[in-house]
Amino acid sequence: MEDDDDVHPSEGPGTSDESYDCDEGDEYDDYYDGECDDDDHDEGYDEGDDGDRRVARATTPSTKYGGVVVGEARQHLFAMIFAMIAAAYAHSSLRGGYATWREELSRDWTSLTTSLASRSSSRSSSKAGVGGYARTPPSPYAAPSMDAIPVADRRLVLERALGVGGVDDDDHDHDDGGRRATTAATTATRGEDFRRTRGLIFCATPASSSSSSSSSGSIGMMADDDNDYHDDFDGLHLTSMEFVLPRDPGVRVLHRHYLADELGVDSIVDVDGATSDGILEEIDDIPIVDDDNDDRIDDDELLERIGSIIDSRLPSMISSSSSSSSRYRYSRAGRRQHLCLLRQYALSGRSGRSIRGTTMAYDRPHVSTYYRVDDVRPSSSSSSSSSSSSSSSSSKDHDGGLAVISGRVGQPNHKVLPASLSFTGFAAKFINLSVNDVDLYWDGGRVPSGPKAGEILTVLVGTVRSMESIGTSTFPGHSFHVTPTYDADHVLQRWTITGDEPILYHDPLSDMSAVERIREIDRLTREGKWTERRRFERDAWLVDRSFGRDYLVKTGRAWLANFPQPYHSRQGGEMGRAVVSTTTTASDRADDDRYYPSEAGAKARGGHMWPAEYIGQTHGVVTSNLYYTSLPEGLGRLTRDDYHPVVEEERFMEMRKFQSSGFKGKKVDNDDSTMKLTLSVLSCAPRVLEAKDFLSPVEVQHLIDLASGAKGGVIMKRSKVSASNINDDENDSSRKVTGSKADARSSTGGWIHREEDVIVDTIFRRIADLLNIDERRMRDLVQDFPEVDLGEDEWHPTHDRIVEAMQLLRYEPGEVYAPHHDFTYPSNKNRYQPKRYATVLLYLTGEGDVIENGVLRRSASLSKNGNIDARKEAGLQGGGTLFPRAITANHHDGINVVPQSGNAIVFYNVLPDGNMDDLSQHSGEKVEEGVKYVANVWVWDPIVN
Ligand SMILES: O=C(O)CCC(=O)C(=O)O
Ligand SMILES: [Fe+2]
Repeated sequence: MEDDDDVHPSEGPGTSDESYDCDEGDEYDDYYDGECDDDDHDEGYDEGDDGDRRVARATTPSTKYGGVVVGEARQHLFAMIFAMIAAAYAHSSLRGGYATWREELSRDWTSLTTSLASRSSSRSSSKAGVGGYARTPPSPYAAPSMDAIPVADRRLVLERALGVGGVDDDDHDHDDGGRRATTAATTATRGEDFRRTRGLIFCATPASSSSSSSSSGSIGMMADDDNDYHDDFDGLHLTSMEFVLPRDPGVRVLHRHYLADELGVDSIVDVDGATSDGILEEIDDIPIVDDDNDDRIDDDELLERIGSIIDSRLPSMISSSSSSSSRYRYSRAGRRQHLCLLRQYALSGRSGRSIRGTTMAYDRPHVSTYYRVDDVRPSSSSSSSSSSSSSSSSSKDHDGGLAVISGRVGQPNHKVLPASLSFTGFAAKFINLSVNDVDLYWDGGRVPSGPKAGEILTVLVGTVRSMESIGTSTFPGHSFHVTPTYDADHVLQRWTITGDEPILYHDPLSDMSAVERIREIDRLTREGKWTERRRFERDAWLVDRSFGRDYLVKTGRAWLANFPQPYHSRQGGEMGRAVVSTTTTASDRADDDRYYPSEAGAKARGGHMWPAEYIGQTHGVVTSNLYYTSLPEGLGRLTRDDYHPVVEEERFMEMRKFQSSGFKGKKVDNDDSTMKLTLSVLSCAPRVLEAKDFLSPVEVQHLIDLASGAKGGVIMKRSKVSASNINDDENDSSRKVTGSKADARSSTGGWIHREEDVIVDTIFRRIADLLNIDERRMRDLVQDFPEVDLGEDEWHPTHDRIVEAMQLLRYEPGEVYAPHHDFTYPSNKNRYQPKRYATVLLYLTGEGDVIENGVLRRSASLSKNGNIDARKEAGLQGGGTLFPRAITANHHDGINVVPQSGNAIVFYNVLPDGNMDDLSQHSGEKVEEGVKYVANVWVWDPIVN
């Protein structure tokens, strides 16, 4: 065996000064950064990579492992094997760390090669072909029938139906005298819902300034007075957070964000730079001293002058910077904040260099609050809470922990400490501040054995486009480097990862002095090689970096999202009402009131998030999407017409014949038309909740049949890592992590849309109920809009709807899914910052279960009637879903959810403040024996298109 030192090649340059330790002066200097570049990068900037290019890139490492003359297929196979090993290193959660893993690796070399060979051949026979992506297949056409509605009005109608509208609220000045077209109104409405600058306050509003000072920590002060949604943040542990940005580039970028929001355009780069910049210059020209009386202009006077500049400039800015003046929509609240921002800009020019603002950050509750006093049982009690059961290991994580906790509910007991975790991995984000695209490689160490033993593996993580980012899971000590995309041998920069610096910048000009940088950028600008657009894109990252520093200081967490960004949980603010069903004390659990009808008007518009205040907390859900207890004959795929409300109702009644509110004599409701589901909290940080018996045995078997090919339809392929392979958003290069790291995931998988199968459709509806979101948001919305060109087989999960197709996964013995995050990194240019915010994981096979001739036999039935020889048919062992970073008072290894057939878990990949939750990292642990089937459903927020 190699020793671990070999895993990390020598540390490269630029590892230490790229991240948080840059002072304001640096930021200011960075504003003028650029890079000499003859290519016109702005050409085709929005084109995005096409899939073919990515596929080609993903296979390029094969040349690195050449040397032996082999046929192309075999060469590719070698590449795959090495990439797999390397990626498995990179993402390995394996408890014993490298040493164990490498030991296993060399032991398993032969079987690995064999299994890859067979996979490779089966994959190459599939349509996607070698190197193809397991991207979600295009959706069958299915959406509410809107034929009768004029195309221009459809989106509006739909949004109104879905409750994302609100165009008629009177908080907005409609200065264009009614010229607003319907589509413009809709765009603006969507913009209002998802404006990136929402939640940013630069000046206290009149209403709030009287009640609290700027640093009081009160959420109330966050409200701008055209809404009062902040009440809904109660219980989300969001507290106000001040941030400080350098005057430049901060204000310019924020100014643009405001304008983009006001204009309803998708990105700050759509706001014409020249026109919006002029306003800052005019502000700079406001004299410090009044000409008439030599007095210093006071703030009010300054504000007034800025206001008149805005008033005189804005209409022309807007008409010149958007395609149609009908998009003009400048809200009073927006204008006020814009004014404040500009005022800060003007003041900072006189008195300092920073811009001060306020936003919200999630304050993670103390670990001692994760346990309820009234849950503490005498130690003789083996079951500690309602969520414990003999079949779920979650119980093991609860008991014991409770006993050590004392203190009042909601009052942190700081003597209780979080157990230190054995797992050290985390998410890292690489940001490319160069005007050139770069390729990011992981230096994977030496191959431990096999034909290439001793060779250093270099694994392409992906192409990081100029002014974009890429994310990956990593460990301290891992080494990465970037190269130009056209020359893999030219290392531009190398990093060795430490937990202190998870956000890494590739900035070619970071070594220059401030003066040099300014000169350089001036020169580039003069020569026309550096565009306004690039500058703003770069500045946007610098603003993000500034904010990220403050966020880190305030919260102790890395800022993995992009600032500014809309607070998605604002939509979850609806939860303020939904949460009535949550238990507060143990005795409340007996109270049926905690269940509420899912049809009740409190359906979140999106992004609802169940509280996870303490382990064992429960939330009740009532659903009318009952269990299937038998299957209808001849299930067809649904068509768009099947979603017409009348047809839908008919189908609903028809399906009732095959459904029940319980199974095997176990009724879960007295009412035959609804049934109850209970979500119980397994982990507070990250938020993981479990719903037992979410699926009936008939449904489980049906999904297994789909996954095993018994019913056709689902093509199972070797699984690929991460959403980046699925979400080929042309404008979102950040999602384009290539397939080369896919091999940390050795399961086989396939996709099924809800429209393809009536049972699956019902399961999606039930999932919507479980998440307290509107099922209609999970339908394909976009395909009703012919103006949206989806291309041949494009599939934009966040653009079409907030849910991806269901992903069915099958693991055989030895197969794993190494620790990873389900979230993805949206482009910094994406105004909506869509996120895969929730994961619903359905367990089809459970511990001890056997699949015999394709039929699931649950371990319970095995032991009851001994007619199956459990020794011949090894039941499922291992394969838990491990959250290795779950914070508890007493478990070093996080929380392991043991599969149990029919159960579901829900976990949130983002925090209530919209940042990614790094702690949501999880793995599919190694299957020791038997077969593990699971199904994933990923839910996004917000819907964008
Ligand atoms: O198999 C599991 O338990 C986890 C699967 C998973 O995390 C994923 O597919 O993203
Ligand atoms: Fe996952």
